[in-house]
Amino acid sequence: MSRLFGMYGRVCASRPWEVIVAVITLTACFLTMEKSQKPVPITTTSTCLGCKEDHFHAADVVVMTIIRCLAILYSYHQFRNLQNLGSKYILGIAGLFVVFSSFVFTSAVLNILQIELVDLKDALFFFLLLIDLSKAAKLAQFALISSSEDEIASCIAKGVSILGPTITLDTVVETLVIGVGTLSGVHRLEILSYFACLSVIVNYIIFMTFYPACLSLMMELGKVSNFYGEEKAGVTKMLLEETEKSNPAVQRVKLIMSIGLMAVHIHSRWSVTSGNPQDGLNKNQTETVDCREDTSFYGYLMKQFALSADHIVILILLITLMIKFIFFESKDPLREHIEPETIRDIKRGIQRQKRTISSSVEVQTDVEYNRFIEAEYSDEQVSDAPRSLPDCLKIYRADETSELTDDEIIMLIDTKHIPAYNLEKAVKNPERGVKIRRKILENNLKKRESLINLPYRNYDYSKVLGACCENVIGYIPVPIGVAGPLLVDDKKYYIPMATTEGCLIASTNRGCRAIEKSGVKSRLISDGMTRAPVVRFPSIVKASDAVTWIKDTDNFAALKLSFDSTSRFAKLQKITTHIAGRYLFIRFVAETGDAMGMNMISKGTECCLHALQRHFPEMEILSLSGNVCTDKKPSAINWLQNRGKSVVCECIISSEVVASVLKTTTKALIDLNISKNMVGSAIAGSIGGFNAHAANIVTAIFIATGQDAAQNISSSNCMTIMEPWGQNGEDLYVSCTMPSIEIGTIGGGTILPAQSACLDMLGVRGPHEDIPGANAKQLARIVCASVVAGEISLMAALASGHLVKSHLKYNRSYSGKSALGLGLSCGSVGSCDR
Ligand SMILES: CC(C)(COP(=O)([O-])OP(=O)([O-])OC[C@H]1O[C@@H](n2cnc3c(N)ncnc32)[C@H](O)[C@@H]1OP(=O)([O-])[O-])[C@@H](O)C(=O)NCCC(=O)NCCSC(=O)C[C@@](C)(O)CC(=O)[O-]
Ligand SMILES: NC(=O)C1=CN([C@@H]2O[C@H](COP(=O)(O)OP(=O)(O)OC[C@H]3O[C@@H](n4cnc5c(N)ncnc54)[C@H](OP(=O)(O)O)[C@@H]3O)[C@@H](O)[C@H]2O)C=CC1
Repeated sequence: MSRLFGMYGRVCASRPWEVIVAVITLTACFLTMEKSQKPVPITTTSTCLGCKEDHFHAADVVVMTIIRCLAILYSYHQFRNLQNLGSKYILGIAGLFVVFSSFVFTSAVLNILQIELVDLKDALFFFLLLIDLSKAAKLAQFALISSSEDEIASCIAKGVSILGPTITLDTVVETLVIGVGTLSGVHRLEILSYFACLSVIVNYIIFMTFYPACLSLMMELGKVSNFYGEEKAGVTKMLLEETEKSNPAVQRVKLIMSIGLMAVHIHSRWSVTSGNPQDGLNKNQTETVDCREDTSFYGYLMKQFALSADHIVILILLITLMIKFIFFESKDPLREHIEPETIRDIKRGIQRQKRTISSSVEVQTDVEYNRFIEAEYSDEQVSDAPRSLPDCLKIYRADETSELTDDEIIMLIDTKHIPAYNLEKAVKNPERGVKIRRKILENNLKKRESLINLPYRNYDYSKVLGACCENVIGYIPVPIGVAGPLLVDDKKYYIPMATTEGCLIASTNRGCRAIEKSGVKSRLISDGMTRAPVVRFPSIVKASDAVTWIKDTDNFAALKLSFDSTSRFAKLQKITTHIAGRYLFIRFVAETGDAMGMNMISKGTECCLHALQRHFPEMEILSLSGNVCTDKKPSAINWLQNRGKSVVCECIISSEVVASVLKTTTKALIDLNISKNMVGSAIAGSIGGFNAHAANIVTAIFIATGQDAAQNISSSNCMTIMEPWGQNGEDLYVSCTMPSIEIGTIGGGTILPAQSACLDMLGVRGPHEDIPGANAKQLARIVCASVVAGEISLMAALASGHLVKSHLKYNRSYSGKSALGLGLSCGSVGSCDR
């Protein structure tokens, strides 16, 4: 049912002009229709036979007074609800719509029926009772949720699909219930009930046709995003979805009620019709009443009294409600009525929507948006003065930090009762902790608004704390792209790369394309993380004794036993020793399963050092890391003796592909590789840098997959070799040798959701199910193969002289257009265009 309404809503919203024109044309036709006979006036009074003046009936007055009071109360309630939904636009749209539809369209229908509404005085109160402003407002809110023109129809369709079934059932029930009024026997009530039924049905038709179309048009004409900011659509979206899901029990009751009422109607109408076929609306309209007994003095008094009481009651009610609405209603009922949890959810919704709308060109700047979010939806509690320090401490110690305001928490931090870096734990809400830390930081910054563009919401800090970061103030969104498919050992991979260097992914992608047919072959040569503590002995004799002791097979076995006991996966492979005077550097090498392994190996090494110290009590442990490891620093040892995964990859590219995809020749590439990657790097005294840009690819994949980014230093060690291939030597053979890729698929940043999603893309997330270490090894091979792709493409760009042109296009688009337009040619006197 809901889907049906949804489809219908989409049709109305996506063809607004057609629907509006059709409805207006029909209405105009109805209004101007030639009347075949003189219209019969509906009057809310009836003609008195005896006195020739408006007939007065006490029962009518009482009933009508009650209806008027109810109508006023109901309208009051409606306005309060609208205030809760909260916006002048919504109120305006809904109000206009209701007035328009209720009066204009109902009048049009009355015109077709050739009925003239002479006295709308009482009908007005019925209108008030029939109007449901909130439904119109809610549909408007759905429309306002749309962040781009494309979304308008979908949002309205969603609104119609949610509201449609409820409104349809409500209309049926309303018509039937009001229809009971036509059987009441109270003359004025009967006439108005007929009128009201008609109005309800007309309202329904307009709500389902004209209104969605109008909304759609308004949104399109009014530029979606402008509405968005003002309407806080995110808030309403969440509310709507929560509140509009129809309660099945209520729906069932309504259905049963409708059937019952239908039975009542059929029964009474059948009996009325069979009794007197003249009865009906027209009969009621022309009914005359003999009221001669009312001409008595008592009757006259009653009439005067009842009329004035009628007015007095309504007046008092109106004044009371106005005073209450203006002076005593809460100014921020939205907050009052929604649980803090819901507000938080709503805010998350806003952030999600913000991400969606940030793609829209029309949307306000990020700074403006963030200001809006900060100002409107900050978790700031009431701006009451903070409680006293002892009171706050009492609450804090009672473990009820959620009761404390941000300012009170800051007071506890300032007075050293809470360490600032422990905020998340103290408030037991990581996001709130981060938010408070930002506040403290902002107070200490020269430019307080510096943090506005640094996001912090909607991040799973539970995975960060105690694992990836301290003193957290948010997160940095880094764009991530994909290169590929890359064929590695006959399997296709799509490579996630997080980078801000335009052109890098385009280049790697071109490399992947160049090796698409032949693919890359990869082999893992060795796997072993290293840690090398520095220890000191009293003399070189003692130091060399230690070297001899460690080299002994049995002693190594004993050390390995200690080391291996510290982890299920870290397994000591070998120990190399490096002596320097009385200093000894002991390099532990261990496999660490699927983890990069620095924590694991450090733990095992520490255990071994303690075992060693038992044999050499004079040994002084200077540091667990003596830089011979070598971690996160350029060094020859990793290049020569490997660290982490040592991988080698090769591929062959045909001369045709070199020409068509890489726009160069094999000869030019080989020539460049020798001059640049070999000779050039040798002249520079490079260690492990015999490549064009391995670090680019390594770092982008490292960031995407949650590796320790600082380990790009050794991990990017690479020698790229290019050779001629094939019979004529016109095809290209390329290999990359990377001896120290420090990488893992478990531990560190790999556990964060976005990063593990990237690992998932490559099919290597987490620990390998059967062979510990297999995932990390595979990831290392993928990295090396991606480096091959990157190397080929950049070398080709350099060989063909395309580097600057391509970077201005992809890396500097803001000025690239003009630069490219000028062709980057050198001026006639030798100067280059800017
Ligand atoms: C962890 C600490 C700081 C503890 O240090 P601690 O002295 O035990 O901590 P404390 O509780 O006594 O607090 C002292 C101060 O530390 C700060 N502090 C204390 N805890 C926190 C926290 N949670 N968040 C933020 N700040 C903290 C804070 O400023 C605090 O002062 P307070 O504000 O309380 O007056 C210390 O043991 C330490 O610095 N460890 C070294 C860890 C490190 O540097 N890791 C880097 C990675 S290792 C690596 O990647 C490279 C490597 C090692 O392989 C390179 C190589 O080969 O050498
Ligand atoms: N301490 C240091 O000196 C340095 C630390 N780092 C940081 O260390 C972190 C990485 O350390 P790392 O040791 O890799 O990771 P972890 O510290 O997260 O250790 C890996 C954990 O995963 C468990 N595990 C489960 N399944 C497997 C599996 N299949 N293979 C391997 N381990 C498995 C290990 O079990 P078990 O407990 O049985 O071993 C271990 O507890 C990063 O955050 C990095 O930045 C970086 C450089 C230096």
